[in-house]
Amino acid sequence: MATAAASSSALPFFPSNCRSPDSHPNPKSPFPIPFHSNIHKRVRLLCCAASSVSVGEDNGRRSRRSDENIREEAARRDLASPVSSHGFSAWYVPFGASDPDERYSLDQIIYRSNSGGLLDVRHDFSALAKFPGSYWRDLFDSRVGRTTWPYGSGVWSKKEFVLPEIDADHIVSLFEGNSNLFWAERLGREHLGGMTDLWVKHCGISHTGSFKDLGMTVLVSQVNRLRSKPLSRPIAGVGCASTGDTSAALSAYCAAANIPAIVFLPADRISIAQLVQPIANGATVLSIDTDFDGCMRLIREVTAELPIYLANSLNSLRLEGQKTAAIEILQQFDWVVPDWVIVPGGNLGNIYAFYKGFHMCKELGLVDQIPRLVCAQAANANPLYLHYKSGWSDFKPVTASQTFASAIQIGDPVSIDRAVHAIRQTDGIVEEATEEELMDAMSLADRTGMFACPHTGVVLAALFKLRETGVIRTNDKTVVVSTAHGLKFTQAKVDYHSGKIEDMACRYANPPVNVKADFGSVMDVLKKKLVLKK
Ligand SMILES: Cc1ncc(COP(=O)(O)O)c(C=O)c1O
Ligand SMILES: N[C@@H](CCOP(=O)(O)O)C(=O)O
Repeated sequence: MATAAASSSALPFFPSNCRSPDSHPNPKSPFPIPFHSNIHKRVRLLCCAASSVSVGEDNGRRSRRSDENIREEAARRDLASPVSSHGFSAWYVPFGASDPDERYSLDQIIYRSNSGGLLDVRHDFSALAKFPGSYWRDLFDSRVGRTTWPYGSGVWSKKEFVLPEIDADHIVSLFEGNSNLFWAERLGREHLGGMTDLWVKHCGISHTGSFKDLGMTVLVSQVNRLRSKPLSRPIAGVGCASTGDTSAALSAYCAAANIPAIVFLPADRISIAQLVQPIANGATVLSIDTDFDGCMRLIREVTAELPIYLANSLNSLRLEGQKTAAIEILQQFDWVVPDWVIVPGGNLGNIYAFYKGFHMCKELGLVDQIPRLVCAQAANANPLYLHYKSGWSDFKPVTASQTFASAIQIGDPVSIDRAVHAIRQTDGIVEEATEEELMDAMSLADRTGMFACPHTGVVLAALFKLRETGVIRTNDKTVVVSTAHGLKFTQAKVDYHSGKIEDMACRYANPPVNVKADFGSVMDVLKKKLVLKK
């Protein structure tokens, strides 16, 4: 890890007038002020965050010029900022190539390498590593919980690690990210053998109800940059194939930026809540009589013919945004690294995004290790699991069968190579969950105060198995990644609680009780319930 070679005046974001009241400048330190104590550090961070983002100061409070909005304020600040002189940059390389000659600007419209393989976004680590890990930690922490454009977003608060070169003015953000990291106290204690350090990262409690917002803000921002002056690329719209969440996120971000969105959906295979999202946001919605893999093949053919930019995670830009969820978890734990992170897998971009976020933080000295990753799949759509079980011998796509975890009903994942890399590099594990296991796990979690989606059920079912076999231990710090909001999948819950799913015991079903509208009948029901509880 390179240490900070820069002088204090060269630090891009902490202005030199930013000092805690009783700090003494240290001539040897690369920082404007010494870190005497946590309190001083916090004072300094708050002060820096405010003064680095505004011109007018009023007793330490930020004030924006009355004639500008937050985007204009950011543009003015960008012009005055020395950040560009630090030369942070990123570009595409073929995925897996260690020192490639082949590289492409992010302003090129390209999804595959020369040999037809996946691409990856590579950052200039030597430029980023001129600043120590503590600098990046403090900078990212200083931006949390603000409305400063674009740092109010959990993604763009890490802009230098995401798309360092984009102008704040081109960013299309709905202040995504900064999602809750929920301590699953009762679930851990009562149902997972007394687990004390179990957490759920609620990526689905977000603007469009899934983690896809994190990647879509990056992709649509880059499209906005490409379509704007001076590049003025003739991109007519942005398109994706989807099992319901990518399409919702794409449609919302495109609507916010006034860019046409086109979504290919497998007919009758996504929830009503998901279907209505792109319709409401004004996207062109094609309901196609095939499965997700069929839609994916079609969108790839169409984007090769028409000037439609591809928004699926085959496009590695998406993963740059999604990886910030990993950085956010570290941040929320005060930069303590969890032992395990469990992620549901479908098209398999997200598991790699998590790996990438953790890996980047380790390489740049923000943390000194990375967690072990578990990818959990539905048994009805389990190509990665089968590949893992075969000892990573030849990968074979499968035809995915129907699953309640409908957003991961994918048999031929585009990011298979990325996922294998993520699992192997982290000494990771792949697990699977049957329909009954995932629905029971989801419903049990709901009984402890969550409202989980079936994909979170897949992850929780994997956790149950790994606890039973003792692979995950009682005190292991474990994060379950919840990828969508449960309200998108109410039909699955209604089916379960009606107890009418074929071949499923629905152990935790809790159907409503129909009662006559008289006091005696109501009392009878309540007394029975109370007696049963004794
Ligand atoms: C809710 C939900 N969870 C999990 C996934 C799986 O993510 P990935 O496709 O990146 O593996 C998806 C989409 O595929 C999803 O929509
Ligand atoms: N679950 C996804 C499937 C497509 O995945 P992507 O990450 O490649 O866009 C969806 O919601 O469409």
